Amino acid sequence: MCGIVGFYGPEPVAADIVVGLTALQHRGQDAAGIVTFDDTFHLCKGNGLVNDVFKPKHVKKLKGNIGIGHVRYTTQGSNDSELAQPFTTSYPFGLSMVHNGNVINFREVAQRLHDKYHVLPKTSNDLELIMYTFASELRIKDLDHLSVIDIFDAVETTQELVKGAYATITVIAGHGLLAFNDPLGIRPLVLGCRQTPDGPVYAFASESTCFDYLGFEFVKNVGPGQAVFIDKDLKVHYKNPYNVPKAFCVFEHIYFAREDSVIHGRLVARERVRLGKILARKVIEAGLEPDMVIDVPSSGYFAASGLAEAIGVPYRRGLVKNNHMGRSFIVSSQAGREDVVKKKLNPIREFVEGKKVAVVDDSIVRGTTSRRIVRILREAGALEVYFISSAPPIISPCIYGIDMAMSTDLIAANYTEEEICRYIEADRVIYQDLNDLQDLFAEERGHGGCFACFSGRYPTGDVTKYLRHIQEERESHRSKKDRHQAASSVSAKAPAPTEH
Ligand SMILES: O=P(O)(O)OC[C@H]1O[C@H](OP(=O)(O)OP(=O)(O)O)[C@H](O)[C@@H]1O
Ligand SMILES: NC(=O)CC[C@H](N)C(=O)O
Ligand SMILES: [Mg+2]
Repeated sequence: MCGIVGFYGPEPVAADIVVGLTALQHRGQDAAGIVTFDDTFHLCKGNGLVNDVFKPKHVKKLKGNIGIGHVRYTTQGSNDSELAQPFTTSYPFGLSMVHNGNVINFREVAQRLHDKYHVLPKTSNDLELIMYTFASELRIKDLDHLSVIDIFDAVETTQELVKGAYATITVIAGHGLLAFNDPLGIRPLVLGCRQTPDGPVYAFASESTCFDYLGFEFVKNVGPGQAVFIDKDLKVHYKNPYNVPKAFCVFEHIYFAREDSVIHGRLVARERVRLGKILARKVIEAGLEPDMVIDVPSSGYFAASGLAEAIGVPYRRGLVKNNHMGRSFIVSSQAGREDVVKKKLNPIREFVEGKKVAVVDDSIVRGTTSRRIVRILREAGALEVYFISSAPPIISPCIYGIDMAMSTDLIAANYTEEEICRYIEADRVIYQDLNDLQDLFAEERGHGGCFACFSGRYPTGDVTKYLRHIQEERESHRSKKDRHQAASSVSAKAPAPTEH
């Protein structure tokens, strides 16, 4: 799940891009990149966090009043710095693009580019496939008299040809800034505006939290199949398809997005509190009577507070997070994820000792975090540990931009709840009910959700062959160590009957 931003206005944009990307750091920790344009493209990208990649001397060189930025969480291709986004191509006009998501028919798109347009992408990052498809469709227009209709027409053909999830932002050199979303609007993208004495500055961003930092007003969501183009005169043009099906990724609300972002009219923090509150029914039905509710920082907090409120049990912060550690789940190797989890969280013995503790996390994906948490809580003297997930069991791979493409990695795809409970050594595991989750994200605001990782029903139709292609692609980029670990992890997780 990457983070993307794009700015266009009367003043230099590089500093704003850096602030925007910093606010989106939670969406990608592998690499970061910025492209600006004045009379040529200026590019700075590399592996690492925003603070590591962009030093003041780099930002100084990123000249221009238009630009885009990206933080990467790899879901296609390798982690090499060459694959960091943005990518640029010089024809037509000079295009530079960033995207968040994952192209699922990447083999077909690459074949078509080769056969029809004789294009060979430089890397295996799926962004190049979107960019060259768009570029190829644009270059058949009358380039001497390029109109907004031509641009939207090229977008529409790109949306027909490229399947999967993609929220994109593109600089079209000398013409303007373009954003478009995949036909189902799987990934979030918002448009904002800040007034200056010299005129408006427009910005696109994955999440609205960027606008809070930069003093922008929210203008609109870039929804399913939509495109927005800001032209040279800073005039905004919209392409709005009607009656399109929608499938926004619900996992954004559960884990990915920041709590202070508003996505499709819903504040993420509030939805997480609601997720916690509706878990109360299952906790009560299970006959659990915890002495306290604690969260797994960071993303478990709001659900934990909601659950505590609903069952009338005190909430405490029972685990402290080392603020210098990033997110564990989006680290690209299992060894790396385990290392982060180990260094990240520490229990407060005095709070949990002798207590029956309900510990709430947003999700159990591979089981890396939950297993460690239960263990350290017991070592800190907890009497009983109930592990509660505000997401339902994740039983199917995500092919739309979350790096969980292998069902062998997903603990709930391979084991029952009792087996998982034994594996993580908890006294009880409780998952959110899928029906409850679906009710919460029902179409009340005119937006359906993608629940594929919980239900196995993929909104882009029959994906059988794409699932295979994506698994093969991910497998080819795993390190030897990780392949070995993945192969042994399935059998290692097979839990022997244990007593507590
Ligand atoms: O079952 P697992 O494979 O361990 O994955 C799930 C865990 O990973 C995430 O935490 P992460 O550390 O990425 O981020 P956070 O600080 O936002 O909670 C998520 O919040 C869960 O804690
Ligand atoms: N998570 C994402 O959005 C990843 C974008 C793209 N597939 C990449 O790997 O760079
Ligand atoms: Mg977490």
